Amino acid sequence: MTEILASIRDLGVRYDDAMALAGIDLDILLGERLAIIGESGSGKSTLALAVAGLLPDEAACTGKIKWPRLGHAPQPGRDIGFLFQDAGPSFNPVLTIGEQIAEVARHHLELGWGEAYEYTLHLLERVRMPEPHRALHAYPHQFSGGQRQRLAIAAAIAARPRLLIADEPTSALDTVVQAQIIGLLDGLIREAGMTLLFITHDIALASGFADRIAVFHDGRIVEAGNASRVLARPQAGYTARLLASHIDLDTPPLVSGYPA
Ligand SMILES: Nc1ncnc2c1ncn2[C@@H]1O[C@H](COP(=O)(O)OP(=O)(O)OP(=O)(O)O)[C@@H](O)[C@H]1O
Ligand code: NI
Repeated sequence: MTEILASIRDLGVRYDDAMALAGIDLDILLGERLAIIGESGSGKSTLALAVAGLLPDEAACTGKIKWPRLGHAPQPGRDIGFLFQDAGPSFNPVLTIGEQIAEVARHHLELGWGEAYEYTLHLLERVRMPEPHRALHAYPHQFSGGQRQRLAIAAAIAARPRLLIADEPTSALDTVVQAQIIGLLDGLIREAGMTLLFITHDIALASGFADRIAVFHDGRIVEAGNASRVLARPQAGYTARLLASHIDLDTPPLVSGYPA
């Protein structure tokens, strides 16, 4: 039997006067890779924030998210790791990479500084950072976008979270680097047996990487199911049109009449 990590029931999120999510029922299964796909503004990032308990103050949230396996509300950073499109803002520019990642390890794993540095070095090796010793003592601006994303992955998995939420983690990178980062994530998730909630507007990426896909449109789930089934035999007309158009969902329509 498949175990449930999080069960989301009738989740709704409203920002001021705009509804961002409504009537969301979704289970996140332990150990699965669940891709959330949908156009810009469909509510994907809002779902990620709601799951993480990190919605901004102006958001009003209804419904329930239960964590039967944890038995308590997840602690962001410890039970849930995050990865965003742009790793830049998540690092403090005036602290070294080592100081920042070691602090995560120190705080969540209760390590002393020495142990935390050693552990950080090991993490930098695991994310295949070139010259990990040097990286430990370098500052965020000294790295390329792809390298910063590797560092962000190291920071996100430092506390050994059960769930990794990745919100468009590669969409700011060129195709070659994107493939490297996906390959890296793939290996790390396997090794650690982590659960992945993966948000993307790139159907091709989702299809190669996800066990299940949930399709969002206008704050609602249009359909959800096994990735190969959704792609081969979409049940919703909306999904079928998305697949037929087979374009990157972030690309503005070139011609009028693009399926609404
Ligand atoms: N802090 C906020 N305050 C007010 N409205 C917001 C806020 N964050 C998001 N929204 C609105 O909620 C809706 C859903 O936004 P959300 O960021 O979840 O979509 P998304 O699917 O992640 O889009 P994208 O692909 O562009 O990242 C949008 O209409 C957006 O404008
Ligand atoms: Ni988003």
